[in-house]
Amino acid sequence: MFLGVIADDFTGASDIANTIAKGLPGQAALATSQYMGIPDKPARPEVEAGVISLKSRTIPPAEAVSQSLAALDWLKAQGCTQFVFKYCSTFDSTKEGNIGPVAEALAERLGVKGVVVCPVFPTAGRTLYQGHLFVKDRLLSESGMQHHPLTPMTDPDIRRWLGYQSKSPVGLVALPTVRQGSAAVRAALLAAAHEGQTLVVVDAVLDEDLLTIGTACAEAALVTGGSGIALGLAANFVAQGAAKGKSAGFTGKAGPEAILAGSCSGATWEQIQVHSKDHPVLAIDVEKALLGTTSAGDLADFLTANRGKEPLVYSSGTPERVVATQAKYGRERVAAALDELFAQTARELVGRGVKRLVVAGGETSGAVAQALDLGDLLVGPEVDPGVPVLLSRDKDLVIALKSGNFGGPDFFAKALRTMGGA
Ligand SMILES: Nc1ncnc2c1ncn2[C@@H]1O[C@H](COP(=O)(O)OP(=O)(O)O)[C@@H](O)[C@H]1O
Ligand SMILES: O=C(O)[C@@H](O)C(=O)COP(=O)(O)O
Repeated sequence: MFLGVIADDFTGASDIANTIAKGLPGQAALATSQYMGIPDKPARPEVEAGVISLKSRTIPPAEAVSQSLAALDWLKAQGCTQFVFKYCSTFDSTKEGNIGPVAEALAERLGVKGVVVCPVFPTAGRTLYQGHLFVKDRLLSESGMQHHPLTPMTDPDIRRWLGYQSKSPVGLVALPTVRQGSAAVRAALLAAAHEGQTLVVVDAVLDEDLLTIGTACAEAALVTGGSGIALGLAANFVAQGAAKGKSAGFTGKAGPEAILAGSCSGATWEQIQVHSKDHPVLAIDVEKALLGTTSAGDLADFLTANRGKEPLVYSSGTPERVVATQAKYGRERVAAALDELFAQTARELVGRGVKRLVVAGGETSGAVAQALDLGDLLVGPEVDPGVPVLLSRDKDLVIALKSGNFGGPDFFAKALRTMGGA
């Protein structure tokens, strides 16, 4: 294994695993495996890039740091020479962390400074200009992300936001430098390192900018960003003669299906409305779930009774409903109760023979995937940008972990079709 990725959530991990396993058309790719948590055994010998999924985005910063360092140790033991810290393309975090503390701890352990911070993912409309993050034509803080249930993003200035989370001053390499090419980026990062800046926000607007940054980082032990930051990395390993440049993949799998949605993001909300027009859909009564009067068994019964009809169960609510529920019961308590409900439902479903499972939401996917003990996952066909179908050979199951804001309006039906090999 050459390239090791530490992802702060499970959907984000599939997103970057997808990028590394596929690359841009005509670009290099690596044989990639996604792991649910830190594996307790060595990687398969054919794996060139390993992506460890943590659920560390919203846990206390010190815990996120220690889990990320443990992931680094495992990846180092597999032979990795370059490491990526993957976080959300909308920089999901609070003023306390966890992006700054984890990135600085990894940099310190690896003995590096002038580390790239680049959440950019142009295909999903995430671009960065003069350190300000945009989602399509809106600043991050006006994109809907200001209403996120756990990490409301109220400041689009990534240098300032990261500054709150970091011990050392945060630098900026602005777009005009990136457009001068990879040598200019490398020089700017070196200069930042000399000035004592551990983390450096780097602008990018197009995939070409990410390729430039990737080339500039050929020798960097650590880079950080959204999935786009990996676009140019595979080519470096091929140029060094270390990797073949192709990934394996698989085509799909038939079998009973279910969809679970815990994301409250705008895209997921629309996808639920679209799916509910011609499929059986059940809304979880969140208050009942908190009081324990809605059980995983109830949800699994609904999904089992509607097998073959692409049934969906969701907790997702409008921003007003989410705020009201959190005010009444507490943000952490609601999230923990729903995570547990989805995790138990998924276990129940797999026990009842489900073979195709779609999950929407990063935290929700983390809870489900951890509960299922899936082993390493092979990256298969892409449903929509950033969302691949994954195969668990241990559990003989295909699963898609959808980031809240990813996917077109008909994502759920499309995901099941793609999983089935269509
Ligand atoms: N109706 C609801 N009210 C309050 N919180 C909710 C509701 N539905 C889901 N949540 C919580 O909101 C969070 C959504 O986060 P996540 O699953 O990561 O989605 P996304 O990918 O959109 O960020 C989860 O912690 C989930 O438990
Ligand atoms: O980078 C991204 O946008 C995604 O890969 C991601 O991390 C999304 O997280 P969730 O929206 O919490 O699923």
